[in-house]
Amino acid sequence: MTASDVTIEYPAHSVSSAHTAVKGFTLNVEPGEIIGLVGSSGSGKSTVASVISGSAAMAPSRDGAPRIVGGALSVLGYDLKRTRGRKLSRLTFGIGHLAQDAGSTLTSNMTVAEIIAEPLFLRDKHFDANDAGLRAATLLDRLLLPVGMLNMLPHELSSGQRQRVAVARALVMDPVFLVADEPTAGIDVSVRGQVVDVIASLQRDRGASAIIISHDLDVLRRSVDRIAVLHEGMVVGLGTIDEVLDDPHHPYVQGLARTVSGDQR
Ligand SMILES: Nc1ncnc2c1ncn2[C@@H]1O[C@H](COP(=O)(O)OP(=O)(O)OP(=O)(O)O)[C@@H](O)[C@H]1O
Repeated sequence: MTASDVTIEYPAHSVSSAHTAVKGFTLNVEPGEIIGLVGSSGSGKSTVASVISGSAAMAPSRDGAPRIVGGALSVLGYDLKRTRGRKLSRLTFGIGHLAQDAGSTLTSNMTVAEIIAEPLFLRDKHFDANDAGLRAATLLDRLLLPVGMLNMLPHELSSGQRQRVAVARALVMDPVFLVADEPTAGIDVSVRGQVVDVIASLQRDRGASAIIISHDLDVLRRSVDRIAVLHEGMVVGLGTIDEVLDDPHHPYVQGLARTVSGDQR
C-alpha cells in the first residue's frame, strides 16, 4: 500500500457539515511488512482502515461513508480513488478487513465453521467444502480456540472467543493485505499478544502484509516491524517502536513515550 498525503472526509448530511477526519496521511507498507497503527480515540484509525481496505468504497449506500478527497492511495497496484465496480470487488477479495467490533456482529444463526468459511463461498460457490472446513479448523487452532467450537453458534461463545472467530474469518482467504481494526478487543489480556503474533506470522510467512490497529503498544511490541502513530488524522511518528519512542518529535508521541516505562523498551 502506498498512501501519499491522503485526505479523507465524511460527507455532509442533513444535520451536520462535511468532516475532515484524516489529513495528510502518508504511509508505505511493503510486501511482507507488518505495521501497527496506534493513536488516541478519534485520531482517525478506523476511518483509515475502512478506506484503505476498500470497505468504504464498497459500502452499499456510500452516502455516509468516508471518501478520499485529496492525495493518492494505491493498494495492491490499484488506485483506490478511481477503482469501482467489478475491479473493486476483485481487489477487495485480496484484502482482509477486520472491522472494529467485528466479533459482536457475527451472523447469529450460522455456526462458527460457516461464519469463518463464508467468504470462500462468496468468492467461489463451488469451493471444496472439506478444504473450507479444514481451513476453519486450522485457523481456530492457531488462534488458541478448541476445534470443537466449529459447530457452535455465536451466542454460545464469550465475546473474546467471538472476536477470534471474526479474526479467523478475516484471514480465511489468505489476504495479500490485511487491515485489522483492534483485533484483540474483548480478548483476555493474557492471550492478546499471542493473537497478534499469530496474525503477524500468518501474513509474514506468506509474504503478505498487514496493518494492525491497537490502542496498546505492548500488544504490538513483539509482532510488528514498524508503527505509525496517528494524531488528529495525521501520521506524527513512524518507525520501529524504539525509534519512535526514543526520539519523539511530536508532543503526542512524547506523551506516549512517557506512558511506556523504560524497562518495557
Ligand atoms: N460516520 C461519521 N461521520 C462523521 N464523522 C465521523 C464518522 N465516524 C467518525 N467520524 C469522525 O472522524 C474522526 C476519526 O474517527 P475514527 O473512528 O476514525 O477514530 P479512531 O481513531 O478509530 O477512534 P477509536 O479509537 O475511538 O475507534 C473523529 O473525529 C470522528 O468523530
